[in-house]
Amino acid sequence: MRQNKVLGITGKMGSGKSTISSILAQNYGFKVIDVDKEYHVLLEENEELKKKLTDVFGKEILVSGKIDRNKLRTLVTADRSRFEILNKITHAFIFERVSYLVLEVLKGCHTVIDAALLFEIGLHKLCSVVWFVEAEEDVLVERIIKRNGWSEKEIKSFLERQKILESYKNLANRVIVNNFDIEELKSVIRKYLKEDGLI
Ligand SMILES: CC(C)(COP(=O)(O)OP(=O)(O)OC[C@H]1O[C@@H](n2cnc3c(N)ncnc32)[C@H](O)[C@@H]1O)[C@@H](O)C(=O)NCCC(=O)NCCS
Ligand SMILES: Nc1ncnc2c1ncn2[C@@H]1O[C@H](COP(=O)(O)OP(=O)(O)OP(=O)(O)O)[C@@H](O)[C@H]1O
Repeated sequence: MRQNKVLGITGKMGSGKSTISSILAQNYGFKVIDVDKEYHVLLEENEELKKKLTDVFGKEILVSGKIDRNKLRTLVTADRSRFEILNKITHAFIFERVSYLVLEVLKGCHTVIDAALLFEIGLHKLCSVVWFVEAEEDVLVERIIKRNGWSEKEIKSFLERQKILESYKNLANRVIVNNFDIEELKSVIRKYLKEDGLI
């Protein structure tokens, strides 16, 4: 891992990565790269990515000429092999964009990379420290229903796919348990930032 101040935050959907990133931005001045958002920008703006996806999944994923993530999600959650193809195509583009942001645009800044698939995409290679965030499954499902309004079936399907993320826990420098309230989370963050030499 690189020895600059880039903190990777990973963990399952709804575990609290964005919440931690916001605390780091507001209270400690970190710049945040939200990898889901960066990917959404790529889908909107990168014609090469758009072409690759429509070549593979067909024009049915387009609405008014743009990739519709709801259609794409429905298509891939129904079929494991399609999910793998989607990952293979998209992860190369995501790695390129996040590397550019870290190494060029935010060079020298204290930066957080917030990504569920940090290790799968290879983004841990850009980080000096990685934290893995976790919460119990029923806490995750409840938080996601409240935040996204997805059906419990869709949530369980995503969480099932993300089971693989548990195997990356051992590769992280820290595991943060986020079952409790925000004040508890803030005090854990402060402790670990100091111990990891990030503040
Ligand atoms: C599956 C897609 C169509 C769902 O889009 P949608 O807008 O409904 O959801 P969103 O992108 O906001 O992601 C929702 C949650 O699922 C996680 N997630 C996204 N893609 C994946 C994946 N391939 N495997 C496991 N979890 C994923 C996200 O990190 C987030 O926690 C979309 O996420 C996608 O195309 N993913 C492939 C690219 C990818 O791996 N992105 C994650 C970067 S960390
Ligand atoms: N300690 C907590 N107490 C109460 N609510 C929380 C706590 N941590 C996170 N949440 C809430 O749970 C939801 C999921 O958290 P968050 O968006 O930070 O997760 P995430 O890991 O970034 O998810 P995703 O990968 O899907 O973007 C949010 O609505 C957030 O406000």
